[in-house]
Amino acid sequence: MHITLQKSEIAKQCSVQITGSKSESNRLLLLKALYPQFELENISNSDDSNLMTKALASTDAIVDIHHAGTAMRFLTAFFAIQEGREVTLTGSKRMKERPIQILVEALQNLGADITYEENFGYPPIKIKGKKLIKNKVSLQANVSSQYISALLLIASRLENGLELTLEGKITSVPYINMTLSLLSEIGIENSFNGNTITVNPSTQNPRPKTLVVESDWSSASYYFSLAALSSVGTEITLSSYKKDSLQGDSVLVEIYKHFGVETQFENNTIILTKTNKEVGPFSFDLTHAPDIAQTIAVTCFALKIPCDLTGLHTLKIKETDRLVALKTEIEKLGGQVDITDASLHLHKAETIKSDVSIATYNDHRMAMAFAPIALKTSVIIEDAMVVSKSYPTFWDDLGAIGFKITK
Ligand SMILES: O=C(O)C1=C[C@@H](OP(=O)(O)O)[C@@H](O)[C@H](O)C1
Ligand SMILES: C=C(OP(=O)(O)O)C(=O)O
Repeated sequence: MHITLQKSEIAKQCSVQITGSKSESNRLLLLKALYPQFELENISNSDDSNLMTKALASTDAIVDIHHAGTAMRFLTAFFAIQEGREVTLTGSKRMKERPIQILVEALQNLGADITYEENFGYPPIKIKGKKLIKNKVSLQANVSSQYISALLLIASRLENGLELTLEGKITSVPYINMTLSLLSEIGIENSFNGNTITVNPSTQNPRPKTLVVESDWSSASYYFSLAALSSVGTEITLSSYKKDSLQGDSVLVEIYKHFGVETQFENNTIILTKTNKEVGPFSFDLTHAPDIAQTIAVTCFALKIPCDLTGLHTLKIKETDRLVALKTEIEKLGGQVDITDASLHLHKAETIKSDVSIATYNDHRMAMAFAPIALKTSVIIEDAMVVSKSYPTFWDDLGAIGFKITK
C-alpha cells in the first residue's frame, strides 16, 4: 500500500509512546527461552520480535523468520544447542542474501552441526542441535556484531562457558555491550577486555526477576528528525526512556544538538525541543550506530545542509543496500549524494521536489526516515506497511500528532 503524506505540521506540543526496543526484546526473548523464570515487560510489538517469539516456541521442521536479521543470527546459535532438535532456518529472499558464514563457522568450530541448504555462507541452513563442549573460538568482528551477540546469548548454557576472541576492528560495539549488560542483569558473569570476551557457564540457575525493556531509540530517531525540521519551540515527548540506556542509538541526543534539538530527561520520558540554533555542515562516524544513518541523511537533506557520514560498512548487508537506496531516493527528491562502500557524502540541497514517490525496498527504515520530508513538502511512501518490521503503529502515531496521510 502506497500512502501520500501531504505537507503537514505537527502539534506544537505532542507526545508519543514508543514500543520496547527490538534489540533488547530479541535478546531477552532468547534468554527467557533458556531461563524461563524471567518475566518480561514492554516487549517490542514489532514483526521481528513477534517472529522471534514464535520461532522460539515452534516445534516445526522449518522456521521462517522473513526479514528479521537479528532473529536469524540469534536463532542459529539457539537451535545449535537444542539437543535432539533438527530445524531448517530460512527467511525472505533478501535474508538469503545476508551473510551468515562467520557465525556458522564459529559455531561449527565449537562443535555445532550446521549445513547450508542452498548457497554456501547464506540461509537457509539446517541445524542439528547438540551439546557443545568446546569453549574457545575466534571470529571476524568487523562485519556484524549480531554474530557475536548470538554466541554470547547461548554462552552461559555451554558446558564450559565461552571465551571469544574478536579479530579486526569491532563494529557496532554498543550492541555487544547491550548483550553483556543483559547477561549481567540476570546474574551471568562476563568480561570484555581488549578483544576477548568471556562468559561463565551458569552453574546455578539465575534468580527469577522482572526485566523491563526500554523503548526503542532507533524508532525515536524519526521524532528527532521531525523535531529538527519543525518550528522553533516545538516540543515532542517520547516514552519510556532513561538516561543510562543500553542502546547505542541514544547517541541521538548528542547528534541532534547539532540540528538544534535539545533533549531533556524527565521521569521516564524524553522531551525534544527545537531551538533557534543555526545549523551548519555535519559529519559523524556511525560505526557504532548504523541504524540511524538513514534518519540523519534525510534530516540533513531536508535542512539543506551538507553531511559526511562514515563507518557505514554494514549498511550494504542490511534489509537492503541502504547506501544505494539512500542515494537513489534522495536524488529523486533533487539532492546529490556520493557513496563509497562505507561512507556517504550529501551535497547541500538547493531544492526539495514535491510529490516524489519514495521506494522503500522492504526496508522499514527507508519508509520512516523519509516521512519527515512531509514537514517541507508532500511526498509518497511506497509499500508503507514495511514499517511493521520494527514499528507497526508508526503511521497512526504520525497521524495523531498532525500528519495528513491519505491512502
Ligand atoms: O544486535 C542487534 O540488535 C543489532 C545490531 C546491529 O547490526 P550490525 O552489528 O550487523 O551492524 C543493528 O544494525 C541491528 O539493527 C540490530
Ligand atoms: C538492520 C536491522 O535489523 P536486522 O538486521 O535485525 O534485520 C534494522 O532494524 O535496522
